[in-house]
Amino acid sequence: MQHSDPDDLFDRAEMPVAPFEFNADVARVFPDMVRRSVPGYADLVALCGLVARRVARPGTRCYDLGCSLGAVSLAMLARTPSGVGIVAVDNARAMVDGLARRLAEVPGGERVRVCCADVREVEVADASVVALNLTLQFLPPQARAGLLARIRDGMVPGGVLVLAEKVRFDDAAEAALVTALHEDFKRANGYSELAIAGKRAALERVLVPEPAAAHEQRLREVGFTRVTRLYQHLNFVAWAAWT
Ligand SMILES: Nc1ncnc2c1ncn2[C@@H]1O[C@H](C[S@+](CC[C@H]([NH3+])C(=O)[O-])CC(=O)[O-])[C@@H](O)[C@H]1O
Ligand SMILES: O=C(O)C(=O)Cc1ccccc1
Repeated sequence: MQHSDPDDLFDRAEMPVAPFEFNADVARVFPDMVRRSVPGYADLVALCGLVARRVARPGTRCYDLGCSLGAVSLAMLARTPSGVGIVAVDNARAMVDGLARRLAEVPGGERVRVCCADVREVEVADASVVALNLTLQFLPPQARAGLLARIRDGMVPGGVLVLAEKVRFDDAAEAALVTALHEDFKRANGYSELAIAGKRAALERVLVPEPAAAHEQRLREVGFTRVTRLYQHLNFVAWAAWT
């Protein structure tokens, strides 16, 4: 577990709350924030490592798009042979700088190329594994198919995209129950009512979830041949999409 300051960013939130952004304050508390906010986060990271171990081949690359502090990149590094390159991309400078510092301390860390860039502008090539672990949800919905198509075009035959997203439920009763359970998860992890409400307001229109079925349809429409739902914990779902 990477070092983290405790996440108290919304403990004293005053309405109206500013739109959420991945700034230096978020980077400073991110490991604590994501562990306490995303049910199954550690499983999602481990899953990306397991897929990389099974699918990545020397001479190909693994991509961690929207890498944050690089938990998925580190999992891929630990599970792949030296001939596999890893490309970690994030447009938050504080996240990228934090990952670069971490990699300097990790044996083999030089296998990871860290790029501060928008994932929509990064070339994907010779990719056997691509991870979009809780990243696509922060792109405008209208930009998502184009990114997925470019990823698909940059992947080798037999490659796998691991997509993990917070999903929306169109059935009102289902949405109410799962949202309540997610907030119970946050309460159980020590967040106050004020912090839960403040984070919810900050994420409004910044994190835009879609129904699971919409993700599955889009993955097929951009050309992935098989789409398998690998994991779900409350309103967080992960798929493997094959080229
Ligand atoms: N257009 C963009 N271009 C590049 N980066 C972006 C963009 N939009 C958002 N980001 C970056 O995507 C990441 C989303 S967090 C991913 C967790 C990570 N995958 C993990 O496995 O720990 C999800 C979460 O915190 O819930 C942030 O670091 C943003 O800066
Ligand atoms: O979906 C939520 O309610 C979250 O809190 C997810 C999250 C986790 C870390 C940074 C931004 C959003």
